[in-house]
Amino acid sequence: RLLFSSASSSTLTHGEDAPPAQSDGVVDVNPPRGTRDFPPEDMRLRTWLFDQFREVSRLMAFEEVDFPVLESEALFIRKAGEEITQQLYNFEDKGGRRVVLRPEITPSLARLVIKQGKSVSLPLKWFTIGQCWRYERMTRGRRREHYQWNMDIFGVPKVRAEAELLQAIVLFFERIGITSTDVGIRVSSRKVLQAVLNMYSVPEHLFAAVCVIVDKLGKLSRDEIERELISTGLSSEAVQGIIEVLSLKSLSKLEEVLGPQDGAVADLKKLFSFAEQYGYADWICFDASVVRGLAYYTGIVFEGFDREGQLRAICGGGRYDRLLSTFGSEDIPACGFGFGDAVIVELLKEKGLLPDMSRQIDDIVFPLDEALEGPASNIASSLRKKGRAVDLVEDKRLKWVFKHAERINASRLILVGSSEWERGMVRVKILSTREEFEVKAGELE
Ligand SMILES: OCc1cccc(Br)n1
Repeated sequence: RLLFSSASSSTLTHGEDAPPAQSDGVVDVNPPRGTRDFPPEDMRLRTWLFDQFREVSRLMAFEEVDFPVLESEALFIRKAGEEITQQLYNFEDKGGRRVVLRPEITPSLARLVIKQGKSVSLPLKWFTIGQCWRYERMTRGRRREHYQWNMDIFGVPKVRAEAELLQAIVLFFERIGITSTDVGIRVSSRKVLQAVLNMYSVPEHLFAAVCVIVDKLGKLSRDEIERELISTGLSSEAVQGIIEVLSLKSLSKLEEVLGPQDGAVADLKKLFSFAEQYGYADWICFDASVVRGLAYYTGIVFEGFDREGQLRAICGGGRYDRLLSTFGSEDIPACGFGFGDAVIVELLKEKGLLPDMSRQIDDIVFPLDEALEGPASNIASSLRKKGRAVDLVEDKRLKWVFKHAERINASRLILVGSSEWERGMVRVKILSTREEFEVKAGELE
């Protein structure tokens, strides 16, 4: 009796022991809208990707941390009009608490730093890989969840932190075969925008909202951006001044506009000189239009992009020196980035850089008849205790076993047959060379 359907709707028989029925008595086996399952092959790719994230975090001497996916809604209530806070996957739990499936991880990191308080010594370098959520009307059919690698440094006020984070990103790209001809990292500072707003005496409280609007440059039309800026209360002179400065792509031009004493200019010059020393200068470029869309950035911001311009931002981050005070705590200078699991896979596919994701097993152990299932268990167990990955197969025809061995790329096939077993032996087949020989069962390595 078929109890499930992967089709979105079909009427099938269902019995008394059926799972809780949906409308037509059938459980939809697809995952909830906007979410993904990870069957083995997809999970192998994800595990490979996360292993690269972890290895770079280790090389950079970051410590792993983790948080609940469920957070208090209060952590994400911000008034700057960000897309991320307008698409909160939020609800009220059975205790009447307002909670969310987190849309990002930085606020959780900040919460833990505050909670740890004096018991942690600065600087802190923490990383995590976690699922993030948004509730977007499926009109655009975009996903509602993704996994994000987050690397954050707390307690380093100077651009050393940004330089370290950029090295982490470049190390990651290089590890997976992406080069600086495939990808670049646009770098700027929100202090550029701050300087322009000061020139036009735009009140400080509009800063975050202006950043969120300006981040849409390239996604919305220039007219749309100007309209949104005007409606925020900016004068048309201020709007023109913003658009003019943010179109700069040369640091020396920026210095001409803002002067050599300007904080943004000094930070960026320092960062670009560090880049030469780290050896990743050809990966980064100054682009004043980079502001990133999160309200809390206060300084250097950056985003990885594919130079062919076909994909959305690959990763992004920046400095957020005043996030902790929005949670009522003393501020600690901080800087971090998020790196999603989706765009990078699209890029790897495009560049033909997806790694081989086929299975690999050391040994298949196969009893040639039922009476030998006991000895086969003993052999599989002792091999596993020696660190061999063993697939114990039974109730199959030998022909199937050979096919299976090929399918899962087994190195050896260990056949437990009665004539050999009577002499305390088993037959070993090396699948790469077709070599075949007998071995004392107790001496199998
Ligand atoms: O990057 C924005 C975002 C946040 C949560 C989930 C997804 Br999918 N995307």
